[in-house]
Amino acid sequence: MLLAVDIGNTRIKAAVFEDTVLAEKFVFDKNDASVEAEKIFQKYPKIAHSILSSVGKEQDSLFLLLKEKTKMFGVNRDFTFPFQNNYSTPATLGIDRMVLASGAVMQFPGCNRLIIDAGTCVTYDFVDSENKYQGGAISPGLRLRYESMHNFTAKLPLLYPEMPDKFIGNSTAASMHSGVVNGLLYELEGFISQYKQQYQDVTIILTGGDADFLAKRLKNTIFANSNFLLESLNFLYLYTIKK
Ligand SMILES: Nc1ncnc2c1ncn2[C@@H]1O[C@H](COP(=O)(O)OP(=O)(O)OP(=O)(O)O)[C@@H](O)[C@H]1O
Ligand SMILES: CC(C)(CO)[C@@H](O)C(=O)NCCC(=O)O
Ligand SMILES: [K+]
Repeated sequence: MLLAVDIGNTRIKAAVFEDTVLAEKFVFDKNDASVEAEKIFQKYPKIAHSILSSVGKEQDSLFLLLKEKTKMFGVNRDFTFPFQNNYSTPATLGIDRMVLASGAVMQFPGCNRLIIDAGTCVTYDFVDSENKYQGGAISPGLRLRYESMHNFTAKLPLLYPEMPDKFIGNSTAASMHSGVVNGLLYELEGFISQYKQQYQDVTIILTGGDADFLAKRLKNTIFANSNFLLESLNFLYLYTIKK
């Protein structure tokens, strides 16, 4: 059994895998990391291996625990990823984006892929059919948009994401929901259309904490899978590390 751990900018996501099957997924706060991980090991004593990727912030206690309990593999920049990296600043490319690109290459061979991760930030990553990683875009995530508007104005309240029923917001709340949610949906549709125009056949994968919420309203055909990063870690372990 494998424990895959994704340390994001806000939360930690972990999943227990038995070969290619995801047995259970866990989401927890960074402050509870080692306590929650201990619970996972109690529930699944057969976990012998782990794979971890982090957007950068250190999680020393979790790291030590994984090292103590499992044969741990930490994904870092020196790893031989299954794509050619054409980013002009590869040293600053997020590890999470590299894991997502790897997962897309392994799960969707031979096609152009656009991976969209709607998390703290929304990232767009494009890997062409020759497995060349080209780059993409980074924009503020859903929650970040609400929080920024509240934090950087005098009058705007802090709201939680709500699907607007109207396009024309007729109150402060309705205007903010329309601006944030419809705004992000237009952004997604706009990017997707542009990639499709340029590359015709593009497989689109939507993941991250807001994937399910956003997928409901997207017109384009996409694969929505909020576990895509964890599954990509499992694929990396199964097909590039284990063998
Ligand atoms: N308890 C929660 N805490 C934070 N975000 C939440 C929570 N529940 C739902 N979300 C939604 O999930 C989004 C964040 O996604 P996710 O959990 O993938 O981010 P993350 O942990 O920072 O990971 P990453 O850094 O990879 O984006 C937010 O925009 C928010 O709308
Ligand atoms: C963009 C985020 C914050 C998304 O999690 C992360 O991938 C990151 O810190 N990236 C570094 C910058 C870059 O990818 O070019
Ligand atoms: K993200």
